[in-house]
Amino acid sequence: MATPKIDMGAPATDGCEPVTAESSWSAAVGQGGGVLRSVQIGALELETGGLLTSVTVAFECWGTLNAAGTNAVLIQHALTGSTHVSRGDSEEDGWWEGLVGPGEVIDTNKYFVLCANMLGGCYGSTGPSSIGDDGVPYGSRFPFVTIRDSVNAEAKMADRLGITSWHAVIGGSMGGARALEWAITFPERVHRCAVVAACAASTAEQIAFAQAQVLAIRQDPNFAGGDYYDDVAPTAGLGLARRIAHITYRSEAEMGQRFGRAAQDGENPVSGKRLPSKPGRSRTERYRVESYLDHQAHKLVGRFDANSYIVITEALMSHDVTRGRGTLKEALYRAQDVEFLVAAVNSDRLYFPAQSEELAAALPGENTVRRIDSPIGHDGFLTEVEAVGNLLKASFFPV
Ligand SMILES: CC(=O)SCCNC(=O)CCNC(=O)[C@H](O)C(C)(C)COP(=O)(O)OP(=O)(O)OC[C@H]1O[C@@H](n2cnc3c(N)ncnc32)[C@H](O)[C@@H]1OP(=O)(O)O
Ligand SMILES: N[C@@H](CCO)C(=O)O
Repeated sequence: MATPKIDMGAPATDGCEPVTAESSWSAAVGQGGGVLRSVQIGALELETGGLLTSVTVAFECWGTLNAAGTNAVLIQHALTGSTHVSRGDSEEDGWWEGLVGPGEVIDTNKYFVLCANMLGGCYGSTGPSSIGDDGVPYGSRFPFVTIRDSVNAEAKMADRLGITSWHAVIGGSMGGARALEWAITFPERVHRCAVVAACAASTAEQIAFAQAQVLAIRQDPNFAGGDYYDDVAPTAGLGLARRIAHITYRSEAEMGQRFGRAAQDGENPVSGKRLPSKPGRSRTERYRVESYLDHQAHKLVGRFDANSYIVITEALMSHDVTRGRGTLKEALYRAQDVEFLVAAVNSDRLYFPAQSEELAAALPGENTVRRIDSPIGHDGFLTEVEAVGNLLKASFFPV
């Protein structure tokens, strides 16, 4: 079998436009955005005691940073998201297209917007596929990182870019976990924080779903302990991980209505024949929902690195803003001067609205959970861009 081509976006050290202390990068950014840039932040000590000796943080940005460095907005991507929030000058739509730009809810005539790739990711920041000090990819040697480690790396990035504080830090799902961690770790640098479809600590069920995904990859014979970069990538394991995850991202009602028990066009899943599956497909004769999940798996395998998937998933499993900080109320009290927006998707069965209620109740001050109506489940925070925009406009970006 040929080695599948994995398009992981621009690698950390090649293809990103490097930002150095000397470059007048903010002036050069202008309005457009859509260009992957990177900063070197040096060594990073990790929460659990490890050390990354040389770390790159990749980001995209839109708008212009003001002289005081105070008009900046940080948008945090979800588990398999990239830095590409908005099309900007590029040709490819972003994952929150329409939210950021001149005259949009987050108006880049006023605000400077930035999205950084998570530490351990595969969209430009240092991750398992990056080349280590010895000239070979980290692979199995990439250390365990936490959400807090990524936030610390992002703070060093902000220092390097001259961003003293954020007008707002905004994120959905894992991006919401990162946004909340920012507000609690650096409350003096965050004025407003939006936590969408996320909670204060990963729950037992979220950890359980994550374990199945991680094991799917680790048990792929091509995983080779994580050192597969010179060989065949563990695409079957990554594809299975995505299938498991994707089911949790959608609602039972949506799947029932959309696919029901229908057969995929031209296929007959109850023919009784046991035909061998084709590469990238669960089997040859499928229900429509199987074909849909095969497609979602195929798409992720084409754009994501399996080791990064494990590293980021394990970071999300570790998410707990109370670690080392007392009770939930005590931990959140650190962010008493931060203005919060907590929002949940009404049909979310991965990050239940009740968990957002729990977070809102524990935050200092009065906080009401805002509802995003969507029949599809967790992914509603990505598909209901207008609803997310309306909430942000009302709370953080009045015209
Ligand atoms: C390249 C990057 O940088 S991506 C990074 C940014 N992305 C993210 O952050 C999130 C990752 N993306 C996602 O999670 C999802 O794609 C979402 C949530 C954004 C999309 O949700 P939706 O718009 O509801 O898409 P939906 O789940 O309906 O999937 C549509 C796809 O399924 C396909 N599909 C639908 N039914 C079937 C079927 N029976 N068999 C096969 N494929 C099917 C459609 O053809 C479509 O394919 P396409 O995406 O290749 O065009
Ligand atoms: N579809 C999203 C869901 C995770 O929140 C992603 O792939 O990042």
